[in-house]
Amino acid sequence: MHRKNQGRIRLIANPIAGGNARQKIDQAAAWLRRQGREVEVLLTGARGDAREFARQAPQAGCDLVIAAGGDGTLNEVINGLAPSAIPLAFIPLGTTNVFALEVGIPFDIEAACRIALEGEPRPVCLGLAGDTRFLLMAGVGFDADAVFRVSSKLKRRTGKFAYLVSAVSALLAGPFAPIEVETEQGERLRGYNLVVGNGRFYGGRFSITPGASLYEDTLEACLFLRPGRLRFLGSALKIALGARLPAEEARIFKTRHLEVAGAGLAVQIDGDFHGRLPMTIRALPGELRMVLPTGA
Ligand SMILES: Nc1ncnc2c1ncn2[C@@H]1O[C@H](COP(=O)(O)OP(=O)(O)OP(=O)(O)O)[C@@H](O)[C@H]1O
Repeated sequence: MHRKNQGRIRLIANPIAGGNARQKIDQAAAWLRRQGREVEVLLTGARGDAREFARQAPQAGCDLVIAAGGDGTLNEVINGLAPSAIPLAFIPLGTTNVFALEVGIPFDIEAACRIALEGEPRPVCLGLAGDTRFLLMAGVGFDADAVFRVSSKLKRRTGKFAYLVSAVSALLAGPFAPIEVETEQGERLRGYNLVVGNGRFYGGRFSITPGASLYEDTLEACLFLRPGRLRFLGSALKIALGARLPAEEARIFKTRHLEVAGAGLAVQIDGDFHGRLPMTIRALPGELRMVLPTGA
């Protein structure tokens, strides 16, 4: 469906995504205006702004919200907007851009803008960790600790290298504490790192939850079962090489609801530190319509 020449677009954009995104945001706004659309550009100045701009979208009378930035900005926008019937599109300007890889949104600005205007709004499932929604994944244990340790200064200067530094620092920090998981069927599991995916991809094109789908009403959990840093490194290496983890290393299962506990362990959602255990994680189907490439 071509939705050219319709109502106002609210473009919520992070000017420091991926280091410096100002020029790309101007390019996107100019292209959208050339298509005859009225575009209101709202630049974020700090954490929380994108969420607030999205929360105000229904009163602002726009018929499309476009988030432009990294996965962190997109997460804020879904939290401000959902539940809503206003379609949400995305222009990837971030450091890792997992969501764009997941659904095939191109990194070329005009191509991404074209999809925002011409793509098909589809209902997607979101995840909820505590009181906050996520689009891609929630992580508990090592990966959340690694995210917690990311230096935003280093990330701005070096991009993904900052994640490598923080991952090594989290690995060297000491033994992993146990994570207790209770499934919706009441089964109790114990593991040492947990990723709950709403999509297939993680940290790029790595796949820890290969069966997860934005369009299903379930999430997919991957609980790493073996204690010890070296064993964890072995499992991580298998994932990096694209192999499936054997059953003795990880329990992978679809779920709508998990209770997760464990000695104040860190939780990350969509790549940003979110809080600490205990936390309930669950699926929220059909809360948002996202404009995605045809066939995504
Ligand atoms: N003007 C700003 N100055 C400083 N921080 C900002 C500003 N605008 C937004 N932020 C914060 O930066 C965070 C991360 O930004 P964003 O996700 O857009 O890009 P990124 O970190 O480069 O990419 P990725 O999330 O893919 O790693 C946002 O969640 C928000 O808290």
